[in-house]
Amino acid sequence: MERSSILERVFKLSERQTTPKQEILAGLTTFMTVSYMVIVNPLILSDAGIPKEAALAATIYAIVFSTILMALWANFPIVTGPGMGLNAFFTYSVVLGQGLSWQTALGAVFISGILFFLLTVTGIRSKIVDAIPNVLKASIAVGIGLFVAFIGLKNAGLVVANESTFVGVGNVLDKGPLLTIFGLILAAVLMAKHVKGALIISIFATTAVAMVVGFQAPPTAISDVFSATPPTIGDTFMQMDLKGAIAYGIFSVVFSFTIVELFDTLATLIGLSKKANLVDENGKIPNLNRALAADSVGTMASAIFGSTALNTYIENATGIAEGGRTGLKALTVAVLFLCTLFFAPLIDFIPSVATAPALIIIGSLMLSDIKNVNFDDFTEVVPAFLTIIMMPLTYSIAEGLAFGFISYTAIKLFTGRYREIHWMMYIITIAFFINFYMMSH
Ligand SMILES: Nc1nc2[nH]cnc2c(=O)[nH]1
Repeated sequence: MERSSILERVFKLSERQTTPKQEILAGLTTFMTVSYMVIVNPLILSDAGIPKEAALAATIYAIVFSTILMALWANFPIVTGPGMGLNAFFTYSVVLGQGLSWQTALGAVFISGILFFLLTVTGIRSKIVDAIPNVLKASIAVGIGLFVAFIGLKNAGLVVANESTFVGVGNVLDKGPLLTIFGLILAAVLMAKHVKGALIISIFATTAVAMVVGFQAPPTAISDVFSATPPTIGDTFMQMDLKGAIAYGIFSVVFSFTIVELFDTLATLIGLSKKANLVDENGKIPNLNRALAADSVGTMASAIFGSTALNTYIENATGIAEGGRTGLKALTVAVLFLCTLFFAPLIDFIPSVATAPALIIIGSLMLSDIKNVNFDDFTEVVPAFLTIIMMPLTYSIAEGLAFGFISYTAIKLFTGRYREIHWMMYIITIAFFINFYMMSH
């Protein structure tokens, strides 16, 4: 069979009014916008004690596995990757905050992947989506965005601890913060000008300047940049501790991973599918369940390899804007990610002040859902606000969700608007209370 007709059959190119060239170009654009994840994710996971090389390999294998499923099984022009926010939650809240081992945290990621998968294939997902009020759905992404940006600002040394006020501004004129400010302005300008690969360009440019000003040692040999033997996942493969995850009773951790995967992925997939004209005449998105299943199976694989939960990346919008309509675009990105395995040594030369601008910019991209909050209704404004503000201030997605859910149920109940509360919300609210109780004893 001719090559073009195989592509045609697998990806339905003409039905979606696209060509192999258009798909591959869109794949290149998307890769440029999302490739920062192979640098940022292992750096965040290594703060949790996961060996950096293995974290890098696990990150790449997980992205490639789930993106290939998305490409060949769901035929979606979409790339999944470790959610910035969930990886921070993994490291700074679950491992460093609650003191769990990274193995136990990986166990929690795996369980969340199974739950997400079961919720999707049993159809319970759509019931949960109905039960959770729109105002909380809208607030989750915004809160995660602020959380991610806060981590970027902290990594940069722009926000520092302060004994009397908790937080304060760092020494802005020190090299580290100045480098981040440089990277941030560069990334923002490039994004405003729609330059492809704005974030990865900013990471490399900031790293280069950091080397010139003596903040970061430069590579001295080719082997510092390129290696013909890619890193392995030997140190992390199957290291997850499922028993520990269940025994510790980390309900809120598993719950937070699952809820975020569910709502972030769902909202992003729906938004991107609309942009890519994948919504049919009945308003349905064909293969949506396959795409969600690809994401959840990818999360399970990610935990097995040694990395954190996957989300559908909002940055896919760039490749879709370039005309990407099918899984061929996603497949192109997966192949490019495999190539990055050979540049693994480079990661040791990228300082966190160079990746901080990407985190701050992602935070700003995730703000847009705030427009879905009804600011005229105080019973909605307060839960939205608490969800959003508590995520960065408690350094935890889970606590933000807890405050949002509990306040929503309480305020609606005590204003007599209990008809607006779905019965499932009572159960979730009580579960969060039980979790608070268990954490304080
Ligand atoms: N939707 C979404 N996009 C991202 N881009 C980087 N991280 C994320 C994430 O967690 N969710």
